[in-house]
Amino acid sequence: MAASISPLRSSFRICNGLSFHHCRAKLRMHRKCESQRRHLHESVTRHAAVVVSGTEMARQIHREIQREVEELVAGGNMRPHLGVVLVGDDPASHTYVRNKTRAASILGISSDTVLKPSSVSQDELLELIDKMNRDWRVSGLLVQLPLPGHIEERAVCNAIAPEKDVDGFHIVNIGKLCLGQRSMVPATPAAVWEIIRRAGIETVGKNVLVAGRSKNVGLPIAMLLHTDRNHQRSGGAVSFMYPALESLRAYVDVAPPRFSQL
Ligand SMILES: Nc1nc2c(c(=O)[nH]1)N[C@@H](CN(C=O)c1ccc(C(=O)N[C@@H](CCC(=O)O)C(=O)O)cc1)CN2
Repeated sequence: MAASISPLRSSFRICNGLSFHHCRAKLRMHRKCESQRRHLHESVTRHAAVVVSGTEMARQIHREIQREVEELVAGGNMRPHLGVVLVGDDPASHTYVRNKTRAASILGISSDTVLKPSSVSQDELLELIDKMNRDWRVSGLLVQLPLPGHIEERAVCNAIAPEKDVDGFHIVNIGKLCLGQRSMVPATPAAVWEIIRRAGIETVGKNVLVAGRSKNVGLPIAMLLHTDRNHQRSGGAVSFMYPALESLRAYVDVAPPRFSQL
């Protein structure tokens, strides 16, 4: 089906389901920007693949954060402290929390984990969060997900003080992220953004294909790329989210050549 339509047209058709007139307007704008961009960047962007050493980048980031933390403390500030709430005995959740508190410790950030049984009531959990919100010793706070079925995850995420919400799951932080304002950004999207930034990959004016659309990963990544943290995208570039891994081939096949995959 896609083979009979020009790639550019079909990509617009798939991405947004807009009216034909709207599509044509976007298409015209896109073509104009395409020719400008081609003129300026063709040799750089066309098939540029950037190989990144994750290990080296992680080491560098560790060093920077360790230094920042020590400077903060040397300046008379309290050592940052991470409060973690872990409900139930899901082994994966315990592993994730262990890794997070270990990482905190390496960075010079102290932490403590409050364990609660899976029978904990929502009210008790909200009370605990409220107490930790008001505890001046706790600078950042997270509740490991998933939670047992009888607890409403959104209520818990929204109970965390937005300024302590290191996961960036509070509705205020999500809203700010969508508006391109400074906010707490969920960890995996923040990491992806940091890799792109540190690798010097220019995303302004580019079309980007985001593989996945989960609310804690794909969606925030698309939002970060949409605003580029500074400005709204221009030049008709679109961030895609696609629903299933099997469709990736179809999207890449119909996508214009300057699509990047994440
Ligand atoms: N409070 C939170 N709870 C949960 C979060 C979170 O960010 N905050 N995320 C997940 C669990 N999790 C961290 O806690 C987490 C899970 C998976 C990954 C990840 O990068 N997965 C990779 C695969 C990694 C692998 O090779 O195993 C991927 O999906 O591509 C990061 C973080 C739910 N709970």
